[in-house]
Amino acid sequence: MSSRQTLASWKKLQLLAQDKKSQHMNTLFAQDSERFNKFSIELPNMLLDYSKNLIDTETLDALLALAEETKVCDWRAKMFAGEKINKTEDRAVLHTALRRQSDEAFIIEGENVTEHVQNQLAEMEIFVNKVRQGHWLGYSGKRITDIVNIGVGGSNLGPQMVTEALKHYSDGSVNVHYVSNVDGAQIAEVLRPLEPEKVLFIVSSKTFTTTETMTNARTAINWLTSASFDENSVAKHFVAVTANKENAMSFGIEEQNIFDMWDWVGGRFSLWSAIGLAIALDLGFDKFEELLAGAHDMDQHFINAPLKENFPAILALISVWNTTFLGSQSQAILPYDQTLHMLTAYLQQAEMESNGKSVSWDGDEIDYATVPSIWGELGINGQHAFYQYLHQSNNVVPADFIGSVKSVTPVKGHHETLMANFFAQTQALMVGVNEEQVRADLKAKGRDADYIDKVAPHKVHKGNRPTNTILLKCINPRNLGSLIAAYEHKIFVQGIILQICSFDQWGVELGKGLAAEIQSELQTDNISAQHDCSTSSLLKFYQSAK
Ligand SMILES: O=P(O)(O)OC[C@H]1O[C@](O)(CO)[C@@H](O)[C@@H]1O
Repeated sequence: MSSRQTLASWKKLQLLAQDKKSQHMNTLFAQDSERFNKFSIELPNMLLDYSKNLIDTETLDALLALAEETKVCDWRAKMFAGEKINKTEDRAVLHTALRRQSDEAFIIEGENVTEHVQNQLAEMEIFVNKVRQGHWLGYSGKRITDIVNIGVGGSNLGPQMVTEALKHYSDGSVNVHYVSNVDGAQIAEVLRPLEPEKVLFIVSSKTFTTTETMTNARTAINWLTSASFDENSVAKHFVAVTANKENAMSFGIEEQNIFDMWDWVGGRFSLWSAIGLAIALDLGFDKFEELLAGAHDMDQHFINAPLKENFPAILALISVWNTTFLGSQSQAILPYDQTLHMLTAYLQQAEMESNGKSVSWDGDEIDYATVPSIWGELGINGQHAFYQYLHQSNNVVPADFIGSVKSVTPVKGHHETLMANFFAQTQALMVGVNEEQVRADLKAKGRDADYIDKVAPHKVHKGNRPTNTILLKCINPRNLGSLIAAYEHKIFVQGIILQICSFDQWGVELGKGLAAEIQSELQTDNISAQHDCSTSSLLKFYQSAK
């Protein structure tokens, strides 16, 4: 048994979960007209309603006690102070320092982090302005019109998600494209309409060793140099963002074109660093700064608000409750805002790469459920695809519904229709409809008894499906920054409660290593006899069918 399971609050939550499993939220709402007021948090730019969860005051108190007993606040202080809380990699976790709105020195191991960050922001601003204003010229003297960010995982998902979400705020000075997949189909399609003399590539890779990114970057260099017939053109068309300057330079990127990254910024938390260069190039530096300011607002809230009123902490506690104690195995992220169409993909990496683990930070097997698998889609599209499952399958999938009060691209009649669905779905998932009501409804519609007997059981919605509703005032750089930071801190709190090392990702290494071996076997047509028979037969089939 892990030390977590011996905590008084943990034991209490286990008992409460047994009790709650037999309750319906409809009863909880009927018993307490103050539920919304008790179980919601309003910040200046967004609201969280978590009342549609199978909780009551006693549950919330026990969850808060769990946060106390697991010392969430102490760990939070350690993270913000730059202690090496990423234990397996012996690193600090300081993405929050990237958005600190202060000139005060922040010394970590003799280095002034504030100075590093401010210098980098200043370099980014100069570079961004130069490109956007047409002063950075390509090999033939033409201005840059297109930016191609080459990167994968954290070096792609964050920047691309933000670029998509804030498209409305782009003035079109440059067009931004993203290449992440090593499938040549993606880079070929992206490059096809572009003119090499007007393209600037950003090779984004913290390690500068990621095979997929290196392969795409090599292809991009070849594409450029075969058009320009001049290897020196790389200096005018390639910049890199990396913590591995040496590799970037031996790859052919000029030293002055390399933006730093630091080991205290995890890949999936890095959009606030120069990894966000493509965002700044697209929106302009002032909007990038607003994004940082919004994240800082959330940092301040996370640090200062009591846990009971703490947006990210409550999100984490509800997730722990639904998963670890009530047994849900997945969670849906359902944005009702077209701009957030990449949010689910972004959160899949953020949450699952951080906390999808089964060994505690002491190296012991964890025998309780940790984080759910994250999936989802834009809400409206999901409604016409998988909501049947959310409403009526035997698996309960807690969901975060995320919408905005004001559309940034208002088209008459659209936003109201969208949001009517947003509100209706969380209501339907919670309230449901029982057989008696279904039968009465069918009868009122004049259906005969045979029809009612046949159809009624199929129309029952049990309801009682948990949801959080997050309502932003509108999608803008500042509010988006706050939303992303809220999820980052949620992930952190979840990791602390569940005793998980949230900031490493050892689970991605095995597959990477095997892929490198298999790639060399395929290249030399020498399939190893050491593989299991499924893998070796597949490889032989693949080779012979080529
Ligand atoms: O920025 P890099 O070093 O290319 O890594 C890209 C991504 O690959 C991963 O290491 C997973 O393989 C992620 O954690 C990271 O965001």
